[in-house]
Amino acid sequence: MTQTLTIRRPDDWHLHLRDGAMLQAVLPQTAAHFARAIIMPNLVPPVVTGSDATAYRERIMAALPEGMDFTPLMTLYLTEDTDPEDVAAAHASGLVTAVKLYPSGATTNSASGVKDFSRVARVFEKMAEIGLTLCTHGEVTDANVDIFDREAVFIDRVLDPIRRDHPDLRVVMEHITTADAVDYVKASEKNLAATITTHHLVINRNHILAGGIRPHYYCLPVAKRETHRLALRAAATSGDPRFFLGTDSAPHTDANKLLPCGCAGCFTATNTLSILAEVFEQEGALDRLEGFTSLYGPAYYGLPVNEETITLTRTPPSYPDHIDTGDGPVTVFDPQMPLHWSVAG
Ligand SMILES: NC(=O)N[C@@H](CC(=O)O)C(=O)O
Ligand SMILES: [Zn+2]
Ligand SMILES: [Zn+2]
Repeated sequence: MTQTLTIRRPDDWHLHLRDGAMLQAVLPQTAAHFARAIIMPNLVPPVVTGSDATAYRERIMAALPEGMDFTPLMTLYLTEDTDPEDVAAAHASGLVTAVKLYPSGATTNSASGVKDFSRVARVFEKMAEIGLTLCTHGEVTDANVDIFDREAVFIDRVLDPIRRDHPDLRVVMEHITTADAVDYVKASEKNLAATITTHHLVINRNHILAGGIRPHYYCLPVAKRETHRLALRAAATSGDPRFFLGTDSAPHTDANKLLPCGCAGCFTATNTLSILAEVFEQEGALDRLEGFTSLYGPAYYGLPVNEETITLTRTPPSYPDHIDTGDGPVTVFDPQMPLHWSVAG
């Protein structure tokens, strides 16, 4: 039985670091294992302009503990008022790695997102021209569409039309949760990839609803039925470079999760690599873990892979069940299965 596994240092292609006391507390959890991460811009107010991203980047670097090495890859939050020239300048200066599309109302802090997609066509044109990636929260917000169908309907009604209108636009479907999304990515010839979270490889909708309601498993897009989880596991462990890791680690305090109307998000930064090693081992695909965590993301984004490595050892990991933040405790995602792999050192 394999006892150690050394892989190139991973990157996280979808991460929420928040701001202030929360940023201070969660950043070291990610920086302990990851070299880089795509930083989500859904702050209040959102990170919309190049100057917003510059300021946020500085706050992140100021929160990074001495001796830790971590590179935040910044994103801009797309609004109907986004200026294509501001986006182009932020890209040209090397400040931003992607632009993020939130359909208005789809998820946490998405009120400033897009309602009328025709109003952002000029931004898409510019992005296609300069080769800047669009990351999507892929759910429609139409109240008439069942929440479990919102990702599949987004592909048909929103994403596919955008990709037909802008065939050179590079897109990442983020945190995919359905077999429909897996199939859509596989059927595309170019300019499309998807991130998959740690938690969607582990939970299905029963975890949220069976035997009592469990807010810590509630995230968006909401976990779907088991067939979809299995499709995600197959895609993640297949070695297809169009699927790579974006944890979507999304910290909310327990006070904000455990409410009559609680926040969406699972906090997985602390134990993601132990969980992923378990999942890949269960699938007989430990040799493909490195591709998913460390190789395919940089390849899609046109960035170099990390030269440093990390070593996983077959030792049950120990980590706290929550982390303390200045805003209150944040519960670490519980995968409800024994874990056997730890990150060494
Ligand atoms: N995934 C989530 O459930 N929540 C994210 C937002 C998002 O990524 O959609 C958050 O910011 O809390
Ligand atoms: Zn999202
Ligand atoms: Zn997210």
